[in-house]
Amino acid sequence: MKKYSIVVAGGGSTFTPGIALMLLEEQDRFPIRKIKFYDNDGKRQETIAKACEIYIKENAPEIEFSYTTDPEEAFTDVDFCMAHIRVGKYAMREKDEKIPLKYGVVGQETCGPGGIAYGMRSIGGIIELIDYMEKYSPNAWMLNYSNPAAIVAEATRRLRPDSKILNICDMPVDLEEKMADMVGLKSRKQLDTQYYGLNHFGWWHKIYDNEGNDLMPIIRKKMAENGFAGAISQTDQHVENSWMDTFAKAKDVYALDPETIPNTYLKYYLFPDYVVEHANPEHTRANEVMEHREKHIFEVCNNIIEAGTAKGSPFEPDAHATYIVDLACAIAKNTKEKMLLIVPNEGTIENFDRTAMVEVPCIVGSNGYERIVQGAIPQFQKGLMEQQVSVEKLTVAAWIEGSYQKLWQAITLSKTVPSARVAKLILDDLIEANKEYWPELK
Ligand SMILES: NC(=O)c1ccc[n+]([C@@H]2O[C@H](COP(=O)([O-])OP(=O)(O)OC[C@H]3O[C@@H](n4cnc5c(N)ncnc54)[C@H](O)[C@@H]3O)[C@@H](O)[C@H]2O)c1
Ligand SMILES: O=P(O)(O)OC[C@H]1O[C@H](O[C@H]2[C@H](O)[C@@H](O)[C@@H](O)O[C@@H]2CO)[C@H](O)[C@@H](O)[C@@H]1O
Ligand SMILES: [Mn+2]
Repeated sequence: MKKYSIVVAGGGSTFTPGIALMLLEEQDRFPIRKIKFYDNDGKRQETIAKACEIYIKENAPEIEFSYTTDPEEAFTDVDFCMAHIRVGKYAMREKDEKIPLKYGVVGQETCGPGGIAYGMRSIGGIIELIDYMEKYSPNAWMLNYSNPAAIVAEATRRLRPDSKILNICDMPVDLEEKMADMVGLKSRKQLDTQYYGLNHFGWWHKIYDNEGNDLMPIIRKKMAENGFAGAISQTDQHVENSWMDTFAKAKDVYALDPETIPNTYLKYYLFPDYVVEHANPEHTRANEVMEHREKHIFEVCNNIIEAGTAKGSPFEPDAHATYIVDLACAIAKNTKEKMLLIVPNEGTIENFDRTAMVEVPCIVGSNGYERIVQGAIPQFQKGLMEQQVSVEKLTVAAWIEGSYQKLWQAITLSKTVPSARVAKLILDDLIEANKEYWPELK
C-alpha cells in the first residue's frame, strides 16, 4: 500500500502535537512514510517538533521525521500539506479581539472586525504556502484549516482558482458530534445531514440517522431546551466558560429559526450586544488560550524534551481531528467520503451568489469534490449571508487592491458594527496594529 508524505505548515501550532499523534494512530487507513513540520518561527516550532520527534521515534520509528523553516526542504516530495498557520500568532489575535471592544463592538478571532483583520494577515501567508507547494510538489493537495477560513477561501478562489486546496472547518464536526450525543448515537458518522452557509455562518436543515429516520424533531427539542449545552463531543477541550457560554447561547440563536439548527458562530452576528455585554475588554479568548492551551502544550513539550521520552506524558492524539484524515483518504483513495467543504457556490445554493465561497456537503474523491445541491434557502438566511459574503469579498478585494475604501466598506457592512463612524475608528486602529502584516492601504 502506498505510504504518504505530509508537511504540516504551522508546525509550531498548539494543534500540531494532537494532529501528528492522530496521524500515527490512523496509519492502518492512511500509512505515512514521512512527516515534516514547516513554520516561519523556528524557535516556536522547535519546541513542538523536538517533542514530537521523541514521540515518533518511540512509537513509529519507521516514519521519517524532520522540521524546518526552509520552504524547499519542507515542500519537496510531499503528497499533502496540512495547513494551520496563524499569521501574527496569539499576540495579534489579542489585538483583533481587544481593538473592536474598545468601541463596544464584538472582538472575536474570525468574526467581525477581528476576523477581517485576521483575514488581511492570513491571505499572504496562505498564498505563499500554495505557491511553495506548487513549486516543489506540484501534484500535492493542501488541506487548509488556517483561519479565518471564509476570507482565506475567498482569497484562494480569487487568486489561486485552479490550485489543489480544500478549505475546511472543524466547528460543524464538533457540533455534529454533539447532535449525535443528543439523540443517543455514538458518532457523528451515524448522522446523515444537509447544511448550507458560509464558514462560521451556517445552518443544518436536514438531519437523519443512517436508516433514514428524521432526527430533526428530537434535536430541535434539545436545542429549544439547552442549545448545545450539555451535549458531549469527542474533544470537549472547551472547558473554559467562554465556550460553555457559546454552546448554551445557541438556544437563543436557534429561536430565530426553529426550522434549522445554527452554527454556534451565529451568536456573534445575531446577539452582538449580548457578546459585548459579557466580554472583558482586558481579558479575551486569546488570553484564555495563551493561559490554557498554549501554556499546557508548551509545558508538555518542554517536559518531554527534558525527560528525553514521551512515555508517561499527557501527549495524546486529537481524536476530533480525524476528519483531516477522512479528507486525506478521500483524496488519496477515492473513498467518496461526504464532507463539509468551503467551495464556490456555482448553483449549489440556487438563490445565492454563484461566486460565493459556501460551506456545503461535498462528495470527495481523488479528482476533488462534487457539491451536494442544497436548493433554495429561506429569506432570513439569504439576507444574512448576502451581507456577510459581501464583507468577505470586500475584504479580499481590499487586500488585492490595497484599498482603504473597500476595507472601510467591509467593516461597515459587518452585522457586528453599528455605523460607518465606528467602523472607521476601528479600521484606523487596526491599520496601526497591523503595520507589519497588512498590505499598504490607500
Ligand atoms: N478551521 C478550523 O476549524 C480550525 C480549528 C482550529 C484551529 N484553526 C486554525 O489553526 C491555526 C493554528 O491555530 P493555533 O491556535 O494552534 O495557532 P498557533 O499560533 O499556536 O500556531 C500557528 C503557527 O503558525 C505559524 N505561522 C504563522 N505565520 C506563518 C507563515 N506565514 N508561514 C508558516 N508558519 C506560520 C506560527 O509561527 C505558529 O507556530 C489558526 O489559523 C487557527 O485559527 C482552525
Ligand atoms: O478559541 P479557540 O482557539 O479554542 O477555538 C477557536 C476555534 O474554534 C473552532 O474549532 C474548535 C473545534 O470546533 C473544537 O471541536 C475543538 O477541536 O477545538 C477547535 C479549536 O478550539 C473553530 O472551528 C475554529 O475555526 C476556531 O479557530
Ligand atoms: Mn472553523
